[in-house]
Parts: sequence; C-alpha cells; structure tokens
Amino acid sequence: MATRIRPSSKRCAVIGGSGFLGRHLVERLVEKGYSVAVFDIAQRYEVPGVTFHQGDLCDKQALLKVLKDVSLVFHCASPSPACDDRNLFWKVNVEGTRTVIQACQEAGVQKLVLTSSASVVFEGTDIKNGKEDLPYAKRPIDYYTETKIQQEKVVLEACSKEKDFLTVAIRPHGIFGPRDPQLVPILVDTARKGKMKFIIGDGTNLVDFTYVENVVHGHILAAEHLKPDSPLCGKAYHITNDEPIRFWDFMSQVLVGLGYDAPRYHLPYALVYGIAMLLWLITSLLRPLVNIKPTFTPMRVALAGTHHYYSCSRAKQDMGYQPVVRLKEAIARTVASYPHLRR
Ligand SMILES: NC(=O)C1=CN([C@@H]2O[C@H](COP(=O)(O)OP(=O)(O)OC[C@H]3O[C@@H](n4cnc5c(N)ncnc54)[C@H](OP(=O)(O)O)[C@@H]3O)[C@@H](O)[C@H]2O)C=CC1
Ligand SMILES: CC(C)CCC[C@@H](C)[C@H]1CC[C@H]2C3=C(CC[C@]12C)[C@@]1(C)CCC(=O)C[C@@H]1CC3
Repeated sequence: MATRIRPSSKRCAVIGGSGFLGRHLVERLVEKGYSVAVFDIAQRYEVPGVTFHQGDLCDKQALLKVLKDVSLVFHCASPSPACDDRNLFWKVNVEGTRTVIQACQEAGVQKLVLTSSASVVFEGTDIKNGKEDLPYAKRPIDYYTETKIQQEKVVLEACSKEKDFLTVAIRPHGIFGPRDPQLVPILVDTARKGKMKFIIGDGTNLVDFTYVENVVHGHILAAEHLKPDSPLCGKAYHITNDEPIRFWDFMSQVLVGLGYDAPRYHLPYALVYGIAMLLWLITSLLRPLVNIKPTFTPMRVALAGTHHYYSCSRAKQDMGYQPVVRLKEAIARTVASYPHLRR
C-alpha cells in the first residue's frame, strides 16, 4: 500500500490571507519560521518567501493545487459583513467552507483552524462574560452572522481523529489594529459626516475589542495545540483582549486620538434601533433599483448599545492563551497607524 508522505507541520496555507486578519497572520507565521501559501480572491501585497495563489475558495480544483503539500490550513476568508448579500454569504461561508473541508481531506491536510466569530451567539441582547457553551443565536441579526453559525457548525462537525483531520474554531470579537478596513475607517467616515455626535443608550455597555495581534496569537496557539489527544478537537474558543471596555469609551479614545470630538449627546437605544430596522427594510426593498448602504444598520446599533463581552478562560486553560498586547497600547498603536485619517 502506498503511504502518503506527510508535509512538514510548518507548511501551512492561509485562505483569506490577503485580508486584514489574514495578512497579520501571514506575517507572524513567517516570523515564526512557517512556510506559508496564501489563497485569496485577490493579491494585495508581497512578502518574501510567501507564495500567492489567486482563486475563489468555492473552486475545489484551485484549492487542491495549493493544499496538496500543506499540513495546516487557516481559513479566515469571508465576504465583508458590510456587503449584506445573503446569496454571497451562503455561497462563500457555507458552501465554500464545505468545499474547503473536502479539499483539505482530499489533499491530506491534517489540521484546519477556522476564524469564526463571537457574534455567532449574539442576538442583540446583553452578553456578559459569555462562555462558549452559550447556544448559537436562534434569530441572528444579519446574514453574515447566520452564515458564520452554519460555517462554524460545518467545520467543527468535520473533526475526525479516524480520518486524521482535526478542526478547531477561533471566535474573535471586534478585531482592530493597523490596516483594519472596517472599524476605524467607518468610525472616521461617520465622524466626518457629522453623525458621530450621539451615544446610543446610556453609554455604560461593556464590549470586547480585540487587537489583531492577540487574535493572530490565538490562531497560532490553537494550531500548535491541536492534536488527536488534546481537548481542542472540534471545539470553539473565544479569543479577546480580556479587557472589556465601555463601547463609547473605546470609540471616544480612537476618535479623540485622531483629532475628532467624542460623541456627547444621548439617544434612546430603542428609537435608534427602530430607525435602523426601518432603514434596512427600505434599502432592502429598493436594492433592485439602487444600492444604498446605511451607516446605522440594526447590527451596528445593537453592537453599539448592548453589553457583549466574552470569557476566554477556555482558551487560557486549553492552550495557555494570554493577550500579548494590552488594550491601552493597542489603541495607541492603532491610532498612530492611521495618519491619513486624522482630522
Ligand atoms: N473584523 C472583525 O472584527 C471580525 C472578523 N471575524 C472573521 O475574521 C475573518 C477575517 O476577517 P477580516 O480580516 O476582518 O476580513 P477581510 O475582508 O479583511 O478579509 C477576508 C479576505 O477573504 C477574501 N475572500 C472573500 N471571499 C473569498 C472567496 N470566495 N475566496 C477567497 N477569498 C475570499 C477577501 O477578499 P475581498 O476583500 O476581495 O472580498 C479578503 O481578502 C473573517 O472570517 C471574519 O468573519 C470574526 C470576528 C470579528
Ligand atoms: C456607526 C457607529 C455607531 C459604530 C461604528 C463602529 C463599527 C463600524 C464597529 C464597532 C463594532 C464592530 C464590529 C464588527 C464590525 C465593525 C463594528 C460594527 C463586526 C460585526 C465584524 C464582524 C464580526 O464577526 C463581529 C464584529 C463585531 C464588532
């Protein structure tokens, strides 16, 4: 019987490696001596020693070419939550992830680390120190969350010691840091339009914002601890900064750091949420004619006005996780990295 020669455990692929998190992950993996192949729909940078493969993760043949000689795959590709395109989310996050699993199994990949999201349990109501055993959201607020839930289930169910294919899901929350295309740019854009004057709710809600390097650290620890006899197999792990902060204090620190005014006036949460729902309905109905993207979506309003912070004690216990960059330093580094967005 022919025996398959196992590629080195330091040969890995990063699907979505051109994105915000993916690129930080690639850079750290290279620093740690991994040999890295990036698979992404777009190539946006170059790093010596990293090979780039442009393709759609829904295309199994394209994936197989890249995965045939790697033992570890990180899957951190997803359409942007801002696109709000249900068909695209299902095609990429659910069907595409099934294709990734099949390709991994056919290529003989041994470990798959999925970037899931802590939002898979978020339904718009308070979560305080939430643990991984919270049930998945029964009524997810948006299509992105709906498909992240299905994606995580598909990946964790595929974990099989018999098939020599181990999986684990990392659930970060509110990732921020240099080159983030979402949080800081959206915040600044909103401030420049004069819409960042208001605090939604009483402003005391605590939230996790997680520095990108801590998220990267969590992914690599998970990959290195994922073994047939480890507790990680088929499980999900929250990775946060472990320093919940008032949502509006975080926003204010970033805004003030970049020279903008902090929001001051309070608006009732229920009122803003109602308006966001109405706007979402109207823009959905108008979508065949005109594609308008409202700033205040129901998801953003819910995130801005409720508590949502998570315990990462499972990650600490099973993989020795501790954040490597504290929040104060993380905010300072992030602010300094956006000179072009200063007032
Ligand atoms: N940002 C956050 O706060 C959080 C993010 N996450 C998860 O982390 C992961 C990374 O997020 P982030 O780095 O912010 O996102 P990015 O959009 O920056 O990165 C995702 C990358 O995947 C690519 N991609 C999209 N569709 C495909 C496809 N069909 N085939 C191949 N590549 C594709 C994107 O290309 P293109 O840009 O051209 O679409 C992009 O380069 C995602 O899974 C996200 O769900 C979880 C929790 C919080
Ligand atoms: C308009 C303002 C009230 C808020 C502006 C900031 C927001 C753009 C961000 C604050 C929390 C962020 C967040 C995500 C996207 C950007 C924010 C809404 C995610 C939805 C990204 C994808 C996830 O998996 C969960 C994130 C939670 C936090």
